[in-house]
Amino acid sequence: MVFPIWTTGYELKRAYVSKETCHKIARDFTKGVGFDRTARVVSEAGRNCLIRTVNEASRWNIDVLIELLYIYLMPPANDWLKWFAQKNGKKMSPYPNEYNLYRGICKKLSSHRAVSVIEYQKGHGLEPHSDDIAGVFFPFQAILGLSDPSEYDGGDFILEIIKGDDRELITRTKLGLGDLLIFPVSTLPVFGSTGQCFHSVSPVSKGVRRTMAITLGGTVC
Ligand SMILES: O=C(O)CCC(=O)C(=O)O
Ligand SMILES: [Fe+2]
Repeated sequence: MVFPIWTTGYELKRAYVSKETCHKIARDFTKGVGFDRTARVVSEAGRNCLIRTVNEASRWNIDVLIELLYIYLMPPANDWLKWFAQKNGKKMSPYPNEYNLYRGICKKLSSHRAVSVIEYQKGHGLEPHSDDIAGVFFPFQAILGLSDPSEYDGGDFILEIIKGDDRELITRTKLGLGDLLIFPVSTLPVFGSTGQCFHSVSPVSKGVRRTMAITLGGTVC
């Protein structure tokens, strides 16, 4: 499996999450074990997907995955930072080389990374959005597929760039079990465009789709 990072052409060449771990996370989700908050995403269509915030990522070794993700994404994140600082005439300190240093900064600023598991049943999806991050901003997010694609229909992950009236589809994909998809958060120089990045999930028409959403910076609000 190859997981493209849409801004840079960097490629993550292996899945870090085994099918067994994904099954375990999904089982724990149904039991509510390892999570501290449950909410329904309310959409225009009414009550929508179920979202539980993870309180013990170490339970499934997700902490290790997050650290690997940080090490892998820190160089393109610093490329983004340079671009952003120049565009806005700001001086900004780079993301540190070591994950522990980065976590230290986040903790000092009371900015806790958000990891949640989301369950989509029939009719559930997510409208196009870019997640607002409270605290330390990190320009990439990741989604881990926790369901076998044969278990559900619909539920495509969609990434688009919107600039003024222009809407450009970047990818529309069905996540496999254990697939990790990395994508840019909001404003990024994606494929030379400076538009705003939005992601969404098309409605599930059959079965159940579960994913784990990972942010490396602050909490999603
Ligand atoms: O389930 C997905 O594929 C996307 C989840 C998402 O966009 C979110 O949690 O903000
Ligand atoms: Fe999102």
